[in-house]
Order: sequence, then C-alpha cells, then structure tokens
Amino acid sequence: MKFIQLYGDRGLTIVKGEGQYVWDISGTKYLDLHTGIGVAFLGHRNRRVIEYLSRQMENIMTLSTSFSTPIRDEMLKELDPLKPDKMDNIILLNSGTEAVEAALKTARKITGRKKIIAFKNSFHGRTAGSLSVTWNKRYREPFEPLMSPVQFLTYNNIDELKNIDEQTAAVIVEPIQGESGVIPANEDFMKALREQTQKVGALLVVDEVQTGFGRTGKVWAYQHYGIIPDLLTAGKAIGGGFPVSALFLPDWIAEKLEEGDHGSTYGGNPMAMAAVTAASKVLKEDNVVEQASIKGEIFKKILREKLSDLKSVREIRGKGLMIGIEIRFPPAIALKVMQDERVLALKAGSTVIRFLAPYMITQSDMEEASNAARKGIIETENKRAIT
Ligand SMILES: Cc1ncc(COP(=O)(O)O)c(C=O)c1O
Repeated sequence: MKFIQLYGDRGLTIVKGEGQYVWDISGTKYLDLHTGIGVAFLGHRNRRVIEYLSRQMENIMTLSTSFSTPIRDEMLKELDPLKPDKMDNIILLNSGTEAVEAALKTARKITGRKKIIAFKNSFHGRTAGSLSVTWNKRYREPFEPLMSPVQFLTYNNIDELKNIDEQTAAVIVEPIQGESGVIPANEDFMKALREQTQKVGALLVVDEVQTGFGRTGKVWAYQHYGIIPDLLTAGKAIGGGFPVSALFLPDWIAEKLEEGDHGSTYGGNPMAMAAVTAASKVLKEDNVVEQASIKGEIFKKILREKLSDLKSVREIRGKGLMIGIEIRFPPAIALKVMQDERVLALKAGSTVIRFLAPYMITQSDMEEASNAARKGIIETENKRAIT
C-alpha cells in the first residue's frame, strides 16, 4: 500500500508533541509554528483536552446526534460565553470545508437565491461547494463545473461591493486571508461589506476556520472590525487538536432549517464535543485570547528587529499569533533552512513565510524562530545572488 501525498513532503517523521514542541524519530526537538496547519493553537497534547477526551472515551465514543448525551450540554454551556455575537446555535461537523458547505447551503435555503460572492485569493476548502468559492484556479479548474453562479471580487476594494445585489444569497469572506498570504481585511472594507449585504438582503458569512478561536487576539477575528456577520464557520483550533468544525447561526436563520437539510455521520460525535468543551475551558481559564494579542505584538516586534534590514523582506504583518513575513521570493528555501534550525513554519501564498504559533509560545521561542527566519531568508538571498 502507498500513501498518496497530496501535501508537500517535509521529510520528517514526527513521533511526539507537547505544548509548542514536537520531536522527530531520532529525538530531535522542533519549535512547532506549523501546528498541523494551525490546528494545535492550544498546544500539542493540551492537558485539559487529554483529560476530557480520556474521560469521554471511558463513557461513550460514538453516538448519533439523534440521542442526547451529557457532554453536549456541557459543551453548550462552556461555549456560550465564547459564541459569536447573536449566534446562539451551532451545527457540528468534522473539517473546515464541511462547515463552509453547510454555510453555503444554509444561505441558499434561507434567501431562496443562488448567487454567491467570494473574493480573489480566498481559500475556503476543497470539496465541491467550498472549492467553488476558492480563488486559486489550480485547485478549482480541473473539477469544473462546480457550484454556480459564483463571482469573485477584489479583496479590500469597496467600489466592487456594488456587485453584491438582490440576486446574491451570500458573501463569504476571510477576515484575514490565511492561505493566500496572511492578508488582513481593512476595517472600512468590512464595514462597507456589512452595509451592502444588509442593504440587499444577502447573508454575510465570515470564514473563521483559520482565524477563529482566539488566534488573532479576539475570540473571533470579525470582532476587530466592529461588525456582526450572519453566519460563522470555525474549525482547526476549536477542537484543541481533535478534528471538528462548526457553523454558528443566529435564531432567525436556525429556525428555518429542517431535518435533513444537512447532516454528517460523525458531526457532533461525543469525542468532538468533549474536545470542544475542553478547548473552550482552556481558552477562558488560560486567558488565551489576551495572550495571543500580547504575544503577537511582541513576536512582530522581534521579527521586525531581526529582519527589517534584509533586502528581500517586504512586510511583516498579521494579527495576534497569525503572522506572515512577505519576502520577494518563494519561501521554500527559507522554510527548509528553518527546519534544519529546528523551527517548523509554513508557506502562505507564493512568497510568504507563515507562523501559526500556539498561544504558549515564549519570548525565547520567538527569538529562536526569528533567528531561524533570518538565516533562512539570508540563504534564499544568497542562492538568488541578491547584493
Ligand atoms: C479559511 C479556511 N476555510 C476553510 C478551510 C478548509 O479547512 P479544512 O482543511 O479543515 O477542510 C481552511 C483550511 O486551511 C481555511 O483556512
């Protein structure tokens, strides 16, 4: 049997993770700012998550949501203070792309309209619906025709928002575009987007699969913008390492959904609910959101101190602990050098080194990551013969 490699192979065999670190098979320790593409924001093997998952495993591991079970009530109670504004309802699924599918289907059903608007450079997943609203043609075109009509507008361009009209069911937006290069939305743009969607009766879906659950220094990244969306998708960090995603909805939308409108065999399984319960407790008890905000500023400052003199560094940006270093070249060489220096990071877009750091990252970790990035970028410059 062979394993089909659909992601680039990093050439490492990892055998253990703890907090912000992972170890390879030879016992070498790495600072992990890759975190399974942003999943381990609460650290590897978070104690609370292990405690809740272990306890749940002793009771029951699988149960259809047709049956109630105590962990569901506990999860709802723990999530309540964290829920997005006015969104009292949740549908649990298993991956980010599934949450996006659920959002798009819900928008079409609620509005009775077909057209979806997304943005250039967006990434929302790789199943048919979410792929339809993902910008990169390389991911999308081999599988067309997909869901339609879909129109892509320019991110952060207020003029183009006039394309959102009475035919539009929903607009889906990442508050910070993650996969395409850690690109934050502007506040004016998000406000205008909220205004225009409200004006024409289109739903505003914020895709917070990557930005959500504290990473950007707010529980939800839309909270940086003084707006309230209609639907919110979450994934990655919300299960503390366990695969789970969610669609959050307000009453007025949830009331219109009926049995059979959506579903998933594994969605809302007891293990996932135990994981979300534990993750929600950690977020509150450990002041994760505040830590992400403060540490993000420190990390950016250290990165700027260590990297700003390099000719190929264009910008260091991001919110909280979602940080990108834009360079003038593809980041592959730099990422390899960093890995050799025992720091794992990931690429975003075609020229960005991305850090999705866990909240327990320390200042000395940040120094180490910045030093590794410096070495990686200098090596890239040398190989490209920049003077
Ligand atoms: C904003 C956003 N939406 C959706 C997805 C898809 O999530 P998943 O890979 O869990 O399906 C991602 C994954 O990176 C993402 O960043």
